[in-house]
Amino acid sequence: MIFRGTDTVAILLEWIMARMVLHPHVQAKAQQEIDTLVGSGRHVQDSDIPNLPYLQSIVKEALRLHPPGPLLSWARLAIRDVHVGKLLVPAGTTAMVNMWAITHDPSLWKDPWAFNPDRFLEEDVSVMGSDLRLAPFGAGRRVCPGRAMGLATVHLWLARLLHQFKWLPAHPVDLSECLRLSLEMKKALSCYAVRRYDIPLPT
Ligand code: HEM
Repeated sequence: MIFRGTDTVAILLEWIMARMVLHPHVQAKAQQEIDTLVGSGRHVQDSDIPNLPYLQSIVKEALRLHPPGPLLSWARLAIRDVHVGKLLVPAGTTAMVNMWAITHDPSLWKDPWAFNPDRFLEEDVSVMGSDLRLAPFGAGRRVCPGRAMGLATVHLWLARLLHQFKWLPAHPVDLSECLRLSLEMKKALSCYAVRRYDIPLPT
């Protein structure tokens, strides 16, 4: 439980920050949204997140392009012959759902390789498991039990990182992937953080 809840959150944040330095106009738009709501005199709070729709769209778009758990229902074994639609899955087959392939499928997503958070402002797609085009936490009985906590953590961290700092690449960003237990960046992200506001740390 602890492992599933820490590496996924950290890995997703690293992917998002990679996108922020690769797409400075997206970063600036998110900072403008946060500045308008929060200003420069206090830190972002959890209660601000529902009022930051563009920030939420960035997280959704990162979950679509870089799902930390790309294979769902990891290694389920068919214990008897079963039909899925017209397809026969023979007993003894190990099967899993390739969510990565679904979230990059051009028949489901316009311009699937583009990082475009605006797509989720145009269409509100849930990531919680009710829409199988984008189920980065799985769906059904084995859906991730920590998804609300994971999302809340990522939203708050991202909002605070963007509010406090402007992010610039220290080295060219390499988006190569590496599938371990989660889908990680093959080469660690390295960037500069330039302070935007000097807000005292909360006591
Ligand atoms: C952004 C963060 C997270 C992502 C992307 C994520 C993703 C996933 C995915 C894809 C699965 C597998 C679903 C399946 O096999 O169909 C899963 C399972 C699981 N997750 Fe998460 N997760 C995240 C955060 C968390 C957190 C914060 C916790 C705990 C506090 C957690 C605990 C678990 C556990 C215990 C399972 C196994 C559930 C089972 O097999 O019944 N996850 N998660």
